[in-house]
Amino acid sequence: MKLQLALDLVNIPQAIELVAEVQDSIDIVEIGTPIINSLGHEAVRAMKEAYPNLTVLADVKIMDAAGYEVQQASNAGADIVTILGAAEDSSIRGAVKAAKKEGKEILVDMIAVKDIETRAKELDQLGADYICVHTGYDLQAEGKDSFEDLRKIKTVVKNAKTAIAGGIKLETLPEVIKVGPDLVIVGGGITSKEDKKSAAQEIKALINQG
Ligand SMILES: O=C([C@H](O)CO)[C@H](O)[C@H](O)COP(=O)(O)O
Repeated sequence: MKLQLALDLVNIPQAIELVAEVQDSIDIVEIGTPIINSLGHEAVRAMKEAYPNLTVLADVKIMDAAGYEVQQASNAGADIVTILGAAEDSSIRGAVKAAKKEGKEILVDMIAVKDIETRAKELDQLGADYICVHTGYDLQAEGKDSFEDLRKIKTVVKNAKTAIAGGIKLETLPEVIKVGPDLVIVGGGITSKEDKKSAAQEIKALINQG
């Protein structure tokens, strides 16, 4: 089980400084959608330049023009690029093809997908590298989580790795670990803490035990 740190509400220097504190505990660093929307792929480029040995995920949440978008993120240094599970099959195929050509991976974000099992099965067949259940900020604010969705996709996904994101913190991690995703994505559970290094270490230790 790997740990991905999601960076959403920081600027580029803050993101680079934050990773310096926690890099020993994380496997993947995500440049989050809010950062990319405001600062563009420059944030991805700067992170990869600062940490060439760290796997960088660009959370571009692609919905269309997938081959082109994956290429752009890959050119900036992304190792993993995200597309929405709600995108057309032809977009998913385009993303997978472009990523394969560059030796990169695709993470499909299931945010807002209603029939999660059917779509996860399809995405698995379409060649997704990761299928990620995700409770976004707006539903987190309503007290929702993705634990049940993770259980559901684990029963149907045969080829892809499974992942979970959205409001995960040390306190809720044991429930996640029980279900056994390949990747756990944590943002605020680390970045909102005073001592980010210790928070990341504690989360990583729990994951390693699981
Ligand atoms: O993808 C995310 C969200 O949609 C904002 O772009 C977050 O990176 C993801 O939810 C993980 O962050 P936390 O919920 O703070 O753990």
